[in-house]
Amino acid sequence: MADFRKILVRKRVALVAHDNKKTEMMAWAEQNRAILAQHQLYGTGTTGRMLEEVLDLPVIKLLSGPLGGDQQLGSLIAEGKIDVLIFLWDPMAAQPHDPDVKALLRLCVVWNIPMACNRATADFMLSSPLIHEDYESHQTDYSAYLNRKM
Ligand SMILES: O=C(CO)COP(=O)(O)O
Repeated sequence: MADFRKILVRKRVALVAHDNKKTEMMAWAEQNRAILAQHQLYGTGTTGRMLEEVLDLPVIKLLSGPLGGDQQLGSLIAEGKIDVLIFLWDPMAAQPHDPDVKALLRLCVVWNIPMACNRATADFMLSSPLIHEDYESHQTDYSAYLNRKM
């Protein structure tokens, strides 16, 4: 029998889309508004502003990606302050801030943060029960790395 006493966890969900992917991101976000409304949303500058308009929900907006927004997000991830990243990055266009994009993707792997880079993965993520559960992804043990002998 389902346990209705289970507490729904409000996740910190970061949403980012490159320019050619913004239409897709807005359409996806609108479709998933009911679930997104249950979480705390973050976004890089332009993506965040557009999401606020489309969803009529509050979004914590960082700087625009090329101006440091990806790095701000990476910093929040390293500090354990983001639970999920949905990043529709553009595989067909070079970005002026490509090193920042790579750094953000890398930090998600370093800190075991669920990261969706296309709509299908984003759908799988939002439909997972884990989106509402206490899932400690930011628990990677780096003691061996930190204690290594130089
Ligand atoms: O460039 C981005 C991510 O790399 C996104 O930035 P904006 O949301 O400001 O367009």
